[in-house]
Amino acid sequence: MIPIPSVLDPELVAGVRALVDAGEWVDGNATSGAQSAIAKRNRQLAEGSAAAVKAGSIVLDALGANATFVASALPAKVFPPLFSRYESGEAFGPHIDNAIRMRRGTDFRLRTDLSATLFLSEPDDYDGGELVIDDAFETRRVKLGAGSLILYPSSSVHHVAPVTRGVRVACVFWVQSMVRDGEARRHLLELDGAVQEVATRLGQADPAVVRLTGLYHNLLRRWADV
Ligand SMILES: O=C(O)CCC(=O)C(=O)O
Ligand SMILES: [Fe+2]
Repeated sequence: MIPIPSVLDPELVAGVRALVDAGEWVDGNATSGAQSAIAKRNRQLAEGSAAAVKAGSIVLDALGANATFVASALPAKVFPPLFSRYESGEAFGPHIDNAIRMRRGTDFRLRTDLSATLFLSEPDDYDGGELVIDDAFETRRVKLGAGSLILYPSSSVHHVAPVTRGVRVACVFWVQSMVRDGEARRHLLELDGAVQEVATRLGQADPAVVRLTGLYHNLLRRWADV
């Protein structure tokens, strides 16, 4: 589970909010499978609408430019971001996300390795609305500042707690990683961080740094599907 702060700066958050707030909101179950339709009570920006496409592309650009996102997710594909809105007691009960997401009317399909929530409301703007994620060892209640992102394994049970005051606007999306195995992805992220730290101290041209960088790429070559 990886929090990534300030994926969008305040100006971009304001830009995205202006777009989505003026958009067309529909029942969140428009895109749900049978099981999550029972659990899900929220509204969603109409998929494929001009506002959703425009705001989504701002988010996708920011993700592509975010070194932490790229290093930790090793994304192969990102599902076009959805925008959701919870207010007046709305919530999303416990569920595991569908393994495969498809876009209606296209041949786009993606295996969900990672799920992501990009918060678009400030925590003070609403009560409740935490994203609650059951990990193997603990339960985490996540509520981040506007513009910040949480990445978590799509295999985990999670829910959105009822919003009891104010409005929670968020952007959610899914990532198919080039490295399907979460453990392998964690090793690569750890190695990447360590190599960069050593490179800062010794310089990129240091022979040990060259070997370690090579090792990173050789492991990635072994584990990645593109
Ligand atoms: O809004 C969130 O934080 C998560 C929503 C969610 O779990 C989903 O759309 O599957
Ligand atoms: Fe979910």
